[in-house]
Amino acid sequence: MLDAGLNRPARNGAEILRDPRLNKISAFSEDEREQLGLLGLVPEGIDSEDQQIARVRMQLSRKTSALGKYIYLTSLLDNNETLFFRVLMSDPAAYMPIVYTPTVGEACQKFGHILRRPRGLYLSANRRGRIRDILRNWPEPDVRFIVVTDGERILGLGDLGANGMGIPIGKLALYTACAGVPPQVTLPIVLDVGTNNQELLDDPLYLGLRQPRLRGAEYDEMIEEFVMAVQDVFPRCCIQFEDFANINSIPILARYRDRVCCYNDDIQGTAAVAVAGIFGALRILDAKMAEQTFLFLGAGSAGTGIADLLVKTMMQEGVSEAEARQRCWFVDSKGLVVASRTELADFKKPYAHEHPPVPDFLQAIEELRPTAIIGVSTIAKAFNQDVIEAMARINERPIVFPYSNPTSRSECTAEEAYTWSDGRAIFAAGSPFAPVELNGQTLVPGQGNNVYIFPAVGMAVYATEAERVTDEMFIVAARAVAEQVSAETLATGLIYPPMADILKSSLQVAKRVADYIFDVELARIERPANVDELIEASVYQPRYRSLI
Ligand SMILES: O=C([O-])CC(=O)C(=O)O
Ligand SMILES: [Mg+2]
Repeated sequence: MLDAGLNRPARNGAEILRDPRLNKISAFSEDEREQLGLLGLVPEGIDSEDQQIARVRMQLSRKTSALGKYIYLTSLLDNNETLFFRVLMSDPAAYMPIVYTPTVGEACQKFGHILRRPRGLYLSANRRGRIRDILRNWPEPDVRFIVVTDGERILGLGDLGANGMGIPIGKLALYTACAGVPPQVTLPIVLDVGTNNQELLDDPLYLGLRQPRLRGAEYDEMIEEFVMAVQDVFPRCCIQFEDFANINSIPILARYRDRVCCYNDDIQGTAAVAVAGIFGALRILDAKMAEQTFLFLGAGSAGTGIADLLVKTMMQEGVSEAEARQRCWFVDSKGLVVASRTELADFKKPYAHEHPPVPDFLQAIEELRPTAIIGVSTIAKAFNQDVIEAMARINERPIVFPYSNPTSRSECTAEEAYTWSDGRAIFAAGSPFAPVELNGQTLVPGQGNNVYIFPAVGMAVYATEAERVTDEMFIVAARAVAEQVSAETLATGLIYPPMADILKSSLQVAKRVADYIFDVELARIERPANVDELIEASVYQPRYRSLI
């Protein structure tokens, strides 16, 4: 006998209770109780799903700290996956800040302390040469999405070593909650290559390898072994690289993007959400992309990834590449990125324009008069009062995007941006901020977070079995996100779809991206008569199924 629909040997009642994919806690029917050997193992009362959600909400409301709520919801995921996703999908705007940014950042910092039950796969440098075999330890046979990190740049919090596992877990929960990718096809992975974070190395509860980070050829060989092992063991799998440091994220993406199905969410996902935000802002301004001047604070892979996608978008609108690049400027720790600087990394060079040196961000604003500032620096409060006031003096409606995560690393808060600009800033941040009341008006800040992009692109890649993930798919996604924003929403200052509607808007985006994947013949399945129906039919429903 097989478990209903799951293609696994049937289990007895006690085993079912311990399997998060089958467990219904108090919602097993009378017949299931009788036939599966559950009698007596659960209380007499039979809950409806709504009653179970009410109980979860009540228990959650008793937790006073964000981390306590994170631990509670993670335990629920480990105990009853269906109920976890029902809860999450019932009110994404309320629960995402707990399972994702910003709380997931704190959870990663304390991951070794709060561990209950391990989740995902830990591939350590000690196990090199055996990665294929370890992937085979994963119980699900058809993994279609891996989110992998080596923990070196977790959000804006830096090197958290193996504690970075919280990020792949959180991202994959959102693939399911925000775009309906079935949880059984997802696999979170941490490549534990050591850590250079002394605090973790000194922490007796840290669970990763206690050695400095693997570098150079040994590191590259481990990445190669991992990527190739995934091709062997899970041939239809897409790999999402997440929260690697710049020194590795850029070369890894360059090495693999044309060889296997993969992408880097911090580079390409963040870029697409920024482009979507700019499209939204341009609707408010009634202006063109190529008329803007973008000034970035921070010149890492997220920043140049955004600029690269802005350039491609402007080129689609008929602007030359050279002109488009000239619209994007960067300030890093050494001041304005200009042609005369000799120490620049290759990926910054396309944006090193002819200009005298400028030592800091504020002076760069005065000299370049940007229409938009985009923060990818992880420096909290870098968009200070002088910066915002200068932007508000230069522009009627300045675009202000502090994109660094989590909230503790945001370049400014929503309240600061609105207050210092008299409510004129068009604002979006990487982490969530509450609406702000100013001069009798309610201003609604957007969350310019790649969560608007990666679940939707993921759903499209999953449903079409795409062979590759391209930049053009991200531009299609960005345009589709921007189109989801209604005129009434824009009027409140919000340039992204409301978070409460994320499932609906992600599915629209997924449909558009899937269409594009078929158009460019990157799908590994036949184009169906109706692509929208293909997406709808692929969506995971967090509902209990009969187990008998
Ligand atoms: O996880 C997030 O909130 C967005 C992201 O990828 C990052 O900041 O690294
Ligand atoms: Mg990230």
